[in-house]
Amino acid sequence: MSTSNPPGVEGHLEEVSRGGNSAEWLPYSQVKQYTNTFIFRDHEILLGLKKRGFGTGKYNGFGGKVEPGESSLQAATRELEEEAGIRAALELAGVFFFVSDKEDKAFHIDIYRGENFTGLITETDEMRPQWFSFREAHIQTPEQLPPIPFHQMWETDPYWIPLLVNRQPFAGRADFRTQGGKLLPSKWWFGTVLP
Ligand SMILES: Nc1[nH]c(=O)nc2c1ncn2[C@H]1C[C@H](O)[C@@H](COP(=O)(O)OP(=O)(O)OP(=O)(O)O)O1
Repeated sequence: MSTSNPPGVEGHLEEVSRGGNSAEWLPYSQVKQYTNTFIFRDHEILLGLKKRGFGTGKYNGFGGKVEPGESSLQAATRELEEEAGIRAALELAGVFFFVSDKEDKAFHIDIYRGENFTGLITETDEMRPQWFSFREAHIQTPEQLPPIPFHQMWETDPYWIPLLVNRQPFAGRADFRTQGGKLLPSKWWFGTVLP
């Protein structure tokens, strides 16, 4: 068990994965509060293809900045409606701390999960929503939706999305550095929350 949380990550955590080619965590001078929300039904997860801004062309949850005067949960609820057109009761599922060498602010991202949404899932200027299956490969049926497109997501998402899917509270951090003109993960650590 590891007790050495990365800087910026709090809680009593048990290490699940770590890696990267960098020895040091990146420095940062301020922390911005963000949210990221994933909706579930049966063995399916709703992701959005980001159509503009940072991360264009990647699948992700729905979220963004916590605005002044808003709680994190209020921001998550608002962003879900703005980006996917739906409302749902949300619960905090984990925390993800993101740092890159492109800017000196770190992103503290509260990860939410929800089910039983209301409203019609709607494509917006920012996101194209799409359902994916996380059912085990051996019980896949021909009419089933495609699996979670990890090859088209942020590179370290495969370390924590399974924890989200399995309802294991988690926290972790990923640093990204510009390497050969591309922003690539340089160091990461993820853990589950111990009772
Ligand atoms: N699933 C994810 N995996 C990852 O590694 N980094 C992520 C991530 N989701 C978001 N990030 C990082 C990248 C990005 O710089 C930052 C904020 O992400 P967002 O896509 O929410 O930002 P936006 O610029 O769209 O915010 P708004 O303009 O407020 O909607 O957090």
